[in-house]
Amino acid sequence: MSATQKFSIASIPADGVGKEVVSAGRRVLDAVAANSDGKFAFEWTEFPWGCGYYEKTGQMMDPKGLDALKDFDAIYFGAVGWENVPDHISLWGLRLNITQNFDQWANIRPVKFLPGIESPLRKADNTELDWIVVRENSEGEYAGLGGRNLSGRGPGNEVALQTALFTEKGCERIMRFAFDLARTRTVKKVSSVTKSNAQQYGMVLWDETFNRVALDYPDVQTESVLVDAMSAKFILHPEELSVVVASNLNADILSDLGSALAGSLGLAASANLNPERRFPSMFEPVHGSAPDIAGKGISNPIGAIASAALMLDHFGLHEEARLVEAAIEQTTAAGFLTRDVGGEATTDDVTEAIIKALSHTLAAV
Ligand SMILES: NC(=O)c1ccc[n+]([C@@H]2O[C@H](COP(=O)([O-])OP(=O)(O)OC[C@H]3O[C@@H](n4cnc5c(N)ncnc54)[C@H](O)[C@@H]3O)[C@@H](O)[C@H]2O)c1
Ligand SMILES: O=C(O)C[C@@H](O)C(=O)O
Ligand SMILES: [K+]
Ligand SMILES: [Mn+2]
Repeated sequence: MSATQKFSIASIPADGVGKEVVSAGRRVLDAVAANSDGKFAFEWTEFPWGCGYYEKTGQMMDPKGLDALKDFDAIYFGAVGWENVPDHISLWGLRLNITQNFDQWANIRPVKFLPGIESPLRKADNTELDWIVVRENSEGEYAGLGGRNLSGRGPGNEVALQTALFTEKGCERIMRFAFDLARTRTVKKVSSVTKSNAQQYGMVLWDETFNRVALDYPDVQTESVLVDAMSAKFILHPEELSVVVASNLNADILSDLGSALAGSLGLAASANLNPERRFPSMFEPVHGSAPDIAGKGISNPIGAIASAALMLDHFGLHEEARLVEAAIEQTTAAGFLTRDVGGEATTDDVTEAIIKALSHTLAAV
């Protein structure tokens, strides 16, 4: 037998339901490895960073944490944010610290409709819906440029600047990524999300870059849609979507809308990719720490487990990734549903059902 291929994974459950869903995803991945006949194994290292760590140390992660992470094959992330730390400190201290320093510039967020889960969209009952939001993940509205109280004026007269940064290179790489992704899909189409009617500098550069890159992909259909109209289109004409490329903030908003349309924020997966593979990529559910349901064992693990499937793809384990997705579908179709999607199952019930479905399909391979 050939040697076991080892994949090293850094897990960062962080806060709230992040802990519950990362533990669920780890169990699923360990089941995949256990059934691989010694072909591959996952070596996990867990990092205790997040708002609890901040409570003890005053930092969201170890100041040398990026160094500790840089040689892993991937990072598996839960969610960051708790009431003891202002959200902008926790987000910049952990998630954005990693995505930006590891140049994870492409964030893919599939919108998937699962059998047995009711969508608020009536259309979802009789139309095949399936699209992917491609989020520019390194600049735009998340450039982190700006400041407070610039004029030295006192209370009541404060001024804040929050400047978006759009570079031609940043726009071009995410657009090429979106077009390349569209070429792998049945419907070869890229919809660009813009706001260039109001944002006359950054978003005009975004549009011009989109139009220029599109010339290299004559086989891919294109459209450019203003973000306000796109939010309506998600609801009224989702069947026209395949790949949707958007700036950091626009895509953040649209991806929560997409998850909600599929039935719950707990369902959506994401991959923060450094396509050059100079740094590890990071896989996490789209949702946050969900303080309203954290600690009760009722969070939906599907977004995190589907993110683990994206990690398998990243490792080149495509067949296994498809099997995990099929196991998720079998489980929802069989009615194992957490409360957010209308059921009564716990996080553990759903995870176990997925592992059971997986062991049947893996045994059949
Ligand atoms: N990538 C991240 O780590 C990330 C993403 C979004 C929000 N946040 C942070 O999370 C905290 C809470 O933010 P929020 O309330 O706006 O968003 P949220 O995604 O945590 O929750 C929004 C709603 O969705 C529900 N929900 C989320 N995940 C679920 C799951 N797995 N199962 C069932 N229901 C689920 C929640 O119960 C809540 O009602 C904030 O601190 C925010 O900054 C972090
Ligand atoms: O926008 C962010 O970075 C935080 C969160 O809303 C996310 O979607 O990852
Ligand atoms: K998350
Ligand atoms: Mn978000």
